[in-house]
Amino acid sequence: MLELKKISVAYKDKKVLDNLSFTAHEGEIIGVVAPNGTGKTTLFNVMANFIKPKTGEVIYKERHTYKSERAELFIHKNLSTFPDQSDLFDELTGMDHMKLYGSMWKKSTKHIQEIVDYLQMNDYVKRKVRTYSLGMRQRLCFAMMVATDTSIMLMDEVMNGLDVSNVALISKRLIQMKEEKKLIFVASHLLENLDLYADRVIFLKDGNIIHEQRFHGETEDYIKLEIEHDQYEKLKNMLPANHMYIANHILCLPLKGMNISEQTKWIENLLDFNEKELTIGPLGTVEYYEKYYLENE
Ligand SMILES: Nc1ncnc2c1ncn2[C@@H]1O[C@H](COP(=O)(O)OP(=O)(O)OP(=O)(O)O)[C@@H](O)[C@H]1O
Repeated sequence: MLELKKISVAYKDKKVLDNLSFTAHEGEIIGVVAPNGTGKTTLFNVMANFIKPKTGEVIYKERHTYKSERAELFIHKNLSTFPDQSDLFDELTGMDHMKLYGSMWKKSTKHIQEIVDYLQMNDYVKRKVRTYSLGMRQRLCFAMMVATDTSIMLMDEVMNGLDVSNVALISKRLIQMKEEKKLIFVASHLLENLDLYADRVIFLKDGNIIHEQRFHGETEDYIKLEIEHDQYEKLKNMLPANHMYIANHILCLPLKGMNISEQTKWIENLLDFNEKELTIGPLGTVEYYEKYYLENE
């Protein structure tokens, strides 16, 4: 549905995206993860054509690109971006904002009350935005995106400043929107939250995608154990060569390639060595994040 082809962006001589290619499909939620200042927002700005890349192109539905104004208009009818809290108008109500977004993209406002009910905004949606707390503004920004009902949604830091119950509410709505075949990109620092709804998470480093984590289909399972660095030093020569020791605290042994008796042997040995909790399963977004960004600290 949306293809990024060999995208490069540089600010002066600082390369932010370097020949990045990626294809995303309808009905997917794609998490975009990286430390501050890596290029997540830049990537979204390229997808929305707010920044023209130095090289490469964005292709919507296999043939529409940002090369002509007509094509840009067509893509923009189908793509919306998460509003910044600073874009909100203090003297308008939440309902005014939602109606504005609904009429601009969907050409209708009939669907808006359902969104207000779902996001539990009835108490304040008719008040002026200047009276809203940060969390209320953030919920409104999400509600405005839902009101657009576009087939592609770019959500930069959608969960910022929200409490646990609102994160849960919005996560549930994201899953519902994915079932409606929308393609949603979510850049987030709430890593565990992404594991709840993302189909894939991409990790950006040095201008490109350093890793893509998939949550469906075949996942690789690991024996995972918290272990101190000095314990690891004692053990490491006995461990299989393909083990990982992530960010100086998690030891991961891939189960792939081990038969049941080898798996049992490793589980027993590691439990003998360290009685802290041992788990078996795929690596989560937090573990990959630590592997790629905290390993050398
Ligand atoms: N207009 C600009 N001019 C110069 N440098 C810029 C500009 N916009 C972004 N940058 C730089 O590009 C890099 C990537 O910025 P970007 O905002 O895309 O990162 P990010 O991953 O979204 O960060 P955050 O998590 O803090 O939002 C940063 O080093 C930033 O300073």
